[in-house]
Amino acid sequence: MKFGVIGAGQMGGGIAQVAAQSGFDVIVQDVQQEYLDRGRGVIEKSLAKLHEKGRLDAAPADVLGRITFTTQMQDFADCDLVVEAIVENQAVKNALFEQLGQIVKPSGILASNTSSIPITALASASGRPDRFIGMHFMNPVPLMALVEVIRGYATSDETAQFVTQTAEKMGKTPLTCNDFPGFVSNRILMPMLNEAIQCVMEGVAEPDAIDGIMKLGMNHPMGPLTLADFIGLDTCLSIMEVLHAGLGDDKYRPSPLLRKMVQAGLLGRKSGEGFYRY
Ligand SMILES: CC(=O)CC(=O)SCCNC(=O)CCNC(=O)[C@H](O)C(C)(C)COP(=O)(O)OP(=O)(O)OC[C@H]1O[C@@H](n2cnc3c(N)ncnc32)[C@H](O)[C@@H]1OP(=O)(O)O
Ligand SMILES: NC(=O)C1=CN([C@@H]2O[C@H](COP(=O)(O)OP(=O)(O)OC[C@H]3O[C@@H](n4cnc5c(N)ncnc54)[C@H](OP(=O)(O)O)[C@@H]3O)[C@@H](O)[C@H]2O)C=CC1
Repeated sequence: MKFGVIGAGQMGGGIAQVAAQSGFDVIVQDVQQEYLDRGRGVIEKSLAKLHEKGRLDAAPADVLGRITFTTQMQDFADCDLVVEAIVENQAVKNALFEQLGQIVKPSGILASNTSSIPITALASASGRPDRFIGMHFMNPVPLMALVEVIRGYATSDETAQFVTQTAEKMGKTPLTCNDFPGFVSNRILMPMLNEAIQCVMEGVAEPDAIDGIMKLGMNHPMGPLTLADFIGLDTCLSIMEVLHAGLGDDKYRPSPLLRKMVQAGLLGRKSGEGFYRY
């Protein structure tokens, strides 16, 4: 199978890596060579670590050899499946899918790794709503078991079955839901992270204490502020905005502190500073 990935950021790189580990021929596109080079470096490190820990039998170089890096969208023409993982912004994703729908062969399936943007809207933009679906991997992709499969209004049974089987071939556990704001994962996760940020703003406790309470008290692997930094505060804000607008309830209002930190360029791990410094 020829597997396309758009975006070589933390999610796109992880998806490409796991697809290549599963034996697929993978092609990754990003807007600039610099981002592709950075993405390739992250994949190389991850493969080396998995190999060293005995969690990857294949030689890392063989896996990497199955991935082609490009800046050209036209290279997706003969892909059987293309998964998009660019910035969490509906206008940017719509424009991309309008273009991609004209490039990929008619039988090709298009998927979005979006955290929250309506799959049905992106499907309409692509011009092939029956062959469009949400394929939502979790971060870090090489370590997390879940793929949330989101069916849009017109997603066909064949498309859902193909994507479910592909996720299984990638060693993941696919679980299906319908297209509502934030799906299941982020409708439940993100209000908790937002509430933790609200606790910082109101001075309920210091970040370390908030994270410690949730880690030690609830057995969460990461505290909510560490996790928000890990996901990216810009992505967290975009998700809260989709929940707020899409569900129309003020309980989803993004924390003003979250908004202010994004305005200040504090995006978490990827910018070097969020609730913690990296
Ligand atoms: C926003 C959305 O739309 C959806 C989302 O994705 S929400 C985010 C979902 N993800 C989570 O909630 C993650 C929560 N965190 C965790 O589950 C865990 O902290 C974790 C799985 C990330 C790490 O688990 P851990 O128990 O701390 O460590 P462990 O399982 O022992 O292994 C971690 C090892 O993997 C390595 N590792 C981390 N990322 C890696 C990667 N991408 N590739 C390879 N190795 C990696 C680490 O370097 C570490 O190696 P060392 O032991 O040598 O230091
Ligand atoms: N972070 C997370 O924990 C999770 C994120 N997601 C979703 O995955 C998607 C990507 O997130 P993430 O990987 O964290 O983001 P990153 O910011 O790490 O990566 C996004 C990548 O896409 C590139 N990009 C932006 N616009 C375009 C475009 N028009 N065409 C091609 N490439 C483009 C970016 O380049 P540039 O640097 O120039 O912007 C960047 O390299 C989002 O929809 C997000 O909601 C899903 C699950 C978990």
